[in-house]
Amino acid sequence: MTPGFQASLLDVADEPAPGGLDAVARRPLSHDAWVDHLPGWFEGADEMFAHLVAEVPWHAERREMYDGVVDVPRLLCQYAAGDPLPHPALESARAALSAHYADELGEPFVTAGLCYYRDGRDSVAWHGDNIGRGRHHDTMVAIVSFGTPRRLTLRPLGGRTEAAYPLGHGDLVVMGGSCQRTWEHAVPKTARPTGPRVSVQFRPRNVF
Ligand SMILES: O=C(O)CCC(=O)C(=O)O
Ligand SMILES: [Fe+2]
Repeated sequence: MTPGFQASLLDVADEPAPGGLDAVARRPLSHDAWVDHLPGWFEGADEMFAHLVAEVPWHAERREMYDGVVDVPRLLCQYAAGDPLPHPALESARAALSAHYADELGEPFVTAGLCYYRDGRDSVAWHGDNIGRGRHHDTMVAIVSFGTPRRLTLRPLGGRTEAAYPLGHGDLVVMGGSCQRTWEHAVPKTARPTGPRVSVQFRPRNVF
């Protein structure tokens, strides 16, 4: 078992697999943005979490900020369109999401961005995934979470936090409509003792 994360005893025997999407619940936000939420979408989340922590070639990144070059506070691994994903159940998940949202999205999810939040000091600051298509057009970003729950917070551009989702083990959240250009999202740092979390983000072509 991965240190720092207490696997759920009921779940250890299950093969990782996404469940159905019928129970997804949509919350409309202002500016024609919305968030879909489905807690516990994945079965076998313990095994998937352990697999991703161990098998993904995680790397640290450094980025230029206003005040110099700083460490990105999480580990990363990006899978481009056509790259084999690190677990077959993630391929099934992406196909299931592409089928479920086909009419509304008009194109499939093709890339997968993986983030590894080692503890509560790892985070992602307020931003929209608005490089590329998300800057001017509606799009979707689907996130599946494994490991220790972390809060995904959302605010209208530059405003106050108006929505928060506890991204738990195996949970699905999909941000859609204008969400990437009219709202921002973040996974804030927390001072509480916090175990590791892996986030898998599926995006259509040309959304970053
Ligand atoms: O950790 C998450 O689920 C969100 C990550 C995120 O917003 C991003 O990588 O663009
Ligand atoms: Fe994001």
